[in-house]
Amino acid sequence: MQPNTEFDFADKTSGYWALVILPLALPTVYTYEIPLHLLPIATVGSRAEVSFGKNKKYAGIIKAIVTDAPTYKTKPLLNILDDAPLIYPQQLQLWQWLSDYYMCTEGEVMAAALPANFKLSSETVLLYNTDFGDDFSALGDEEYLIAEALQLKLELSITEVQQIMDATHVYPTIKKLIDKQVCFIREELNEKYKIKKENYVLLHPQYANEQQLAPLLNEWKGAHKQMELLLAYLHLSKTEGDVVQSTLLKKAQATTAQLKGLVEKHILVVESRSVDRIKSLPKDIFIDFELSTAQQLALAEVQQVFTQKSVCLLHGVTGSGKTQLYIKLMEQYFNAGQQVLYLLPEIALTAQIIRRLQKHFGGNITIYHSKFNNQERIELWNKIRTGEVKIVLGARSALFLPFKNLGLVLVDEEHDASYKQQDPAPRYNARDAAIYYGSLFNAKILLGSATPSLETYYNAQQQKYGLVTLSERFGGIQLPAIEIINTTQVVQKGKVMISPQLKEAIQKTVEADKQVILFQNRRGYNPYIICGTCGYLPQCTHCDVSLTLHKYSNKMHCHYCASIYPKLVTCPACGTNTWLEKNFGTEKIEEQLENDFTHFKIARMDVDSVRGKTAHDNLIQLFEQQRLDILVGTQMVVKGLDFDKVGLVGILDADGLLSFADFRANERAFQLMEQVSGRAGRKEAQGKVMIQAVNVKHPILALVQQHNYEQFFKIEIEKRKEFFYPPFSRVVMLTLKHKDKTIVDGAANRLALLLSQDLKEFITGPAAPIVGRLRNLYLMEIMIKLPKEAGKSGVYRKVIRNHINLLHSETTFKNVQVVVDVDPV
Ligand SMILES: Nc1ncnc2c1ncn2[C@@H]1O[C@H](COP(=O)(O)OP(=O)(O)OP(=O)(O)O)[C@@H](O)[C@H]1O
Ligand SMILES: [Zn+2]
Repeated sequence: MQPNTEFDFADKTSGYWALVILPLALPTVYTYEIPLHLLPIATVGSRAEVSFGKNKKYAGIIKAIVTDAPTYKTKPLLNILDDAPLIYPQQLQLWQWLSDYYMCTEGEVMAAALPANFKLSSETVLLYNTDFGDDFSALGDEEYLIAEALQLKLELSITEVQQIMDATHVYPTIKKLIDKQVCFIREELNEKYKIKKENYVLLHPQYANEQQLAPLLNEWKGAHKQMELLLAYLHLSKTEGDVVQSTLLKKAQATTAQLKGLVEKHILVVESRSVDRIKSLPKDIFIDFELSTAQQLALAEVQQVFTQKSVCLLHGVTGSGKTQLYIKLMEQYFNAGQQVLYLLPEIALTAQIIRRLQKHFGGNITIYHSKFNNQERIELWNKIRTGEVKIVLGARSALFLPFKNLGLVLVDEEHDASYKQQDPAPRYNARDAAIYYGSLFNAKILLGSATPSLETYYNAQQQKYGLVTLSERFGGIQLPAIEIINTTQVVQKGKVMISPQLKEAIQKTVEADKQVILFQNRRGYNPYIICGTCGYLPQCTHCDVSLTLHKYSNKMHCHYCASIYPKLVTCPACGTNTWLEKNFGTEKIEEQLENDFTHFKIARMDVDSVRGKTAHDNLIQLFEQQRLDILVGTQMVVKGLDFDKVGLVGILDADGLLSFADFRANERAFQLMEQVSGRAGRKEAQGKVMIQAVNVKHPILALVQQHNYEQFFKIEIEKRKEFFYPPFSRVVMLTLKHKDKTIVDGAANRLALLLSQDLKEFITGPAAPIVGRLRNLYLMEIMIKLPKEAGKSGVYRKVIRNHINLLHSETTFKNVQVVVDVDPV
């Protein structure tokens, strides 16, 4: 399937060929001949400029160099763009693994893995860097030509660059211009996130703790004005959290020179920050706390596990101090000169953790973020590649960084579904990929959670992973007491669900100078029905799963086995017809609270209320500083947040959580409720949680009430086994998409038929998903539950791939998109 025959370089042949990955969804790598003059600089892991197709050019990555002459004529490499490899062999291995396991192409992985500025193609558009200025003296002749044109037109396509230079091989010149920051590559994503920079003032890490400040203040030797400025700073940081330089100078009526004085004395630090980027903090480490006895024990156990196994699960209840344990462990690997990767489910949600870690690791911590601008990403990329950067904190895309000597990977909140990328390919789970990537370095991987995923806990039970348990909260505080409140009556009245009991508890909590978090799941758009008289939830007769009302069919569907039922008129449990469709959201609740509690400060945290990352972090800081009484939110309030003063947590609608319609429904419900409960009573005194439900007898509620993860696991794993779900099988979900409903239905049936030739007993469906049409495309799903036989998964994947290709070879179905999702969450 190799393109091309038009070149003939036979006279200058070097006898070497390069296998090149192109950043496209192509099924294979392509072979190019290495011309003699490029042979000395062609290295595996470097970018090469190649032509592809009629007249397209790409910067591809050299995956391998071979001496076996291909049986067909090949095009030559046009240029080598990098002096040193951009990536290490481990990354090439990771890419290959991801493309095999998640059934996508290496080109798709490459496109996801490389920062935009490393990706050049004929479609690339260059953007002039308006900060560059007018000084072109450092530019070569050709660079000068392009820079001038860019300055005038602000953006140029590669074709335009080719015309200006009157040359076809323009990539090396473009690369130099990017290196010199004359221009960037345009990427849609970055335009949306223009990162504003601001100067922030912070305490020097040596004064991170106020006790260290007292002697300094008592024996103040500097200018009086400086002391005033410092006091103003302390005041501001207490009341506002992050302190912006301009605000501080205004408040203190001080000058930049006075501030500079304090900076020179290493009392304050000024830092130019783009939202959550940490830059010029001193590279000192301050680990100024001791682990409790239980924590010390757990740490020792983890270390013991790591002498025998590379993966360990730390199952620690909420507030047990897992983060503190990570810190100690990170310090150890850092001191041994190894790199540490700290993965978080969503970077935007965890500005708090960043602040916590920054206190201890200062400038040694680096955050990596797919939303950073191009230049920042490249800078970081290179520092990680050379090993200069030792500790990286990031969401899933940080996995693609070119680590040099990775020693430790921490996967915090390992159960979190955000570790799975949904769209586009590669649809990978960063936790699982991290385990593979880590193994290439012989690194240790610590998975942490208060509510581990069933897969992980099962692996620990099977002794594939080590298991360390921390079952008490730090400071000996009891886990919160959980009360379950029957809200049938409230529901009947069709009111926003704040029961009188909860209302009273909110009142009392805030009056006692404590705070309240109220949680409402955001899947409100997904209506479900419940009997308003007896709380009966319609369930599938074949499965232990509640049914979902579909918008299009107006019928009830089971997503477990794909059965379809007519919409119920009469409740089979009590004979009434009082069905309620429930979907009130956080906004309505906020409004209700404002009516009920006119004197309390109330805020809402969900995707609508927090546009952008700063808004979110500001809200968290306001709450941290107790300038808010009540926070109402969606999943966002669940993720690993650590507040000192939360006395009460309310889960407004447990039925909503328990009616998710797939095999992970119970797992997700348990995790969410346990996690959100875990925000209560973390410091000082035991907290209280109120869970409102109509279906108060649901067994999951009792398990949450007892904080009994082990029992939950025992029950749930049995069901998974019975119905052959993960971790006993591996799910591959195929989603077919087409704008014509009949075509997509036809294609789904056809594909299911094809697949059943080889995989009959493993197929469920086809069935329409909850949302049967998305962006004008109709959807159909086929679920395949594959057995986990060693060595067989490659065969299964090939079979699936072949049948999809067969489907596409039929004229009627050739335009039906088939999305393959391995291990969907
Ligand atoms: N050894 C310690 N010394 C001082 N403070 C500690 C210690 N251990 C825990 N804490 C404090 O207790 C609180 C809870 O700890 P942490 O946030 O690490 O818990 P966690 O296990 O990560 O909880 P979650 O799973 O709910 O996120 C934090 O404020 C933390 O600073
Ligand atoms: Zn009923």
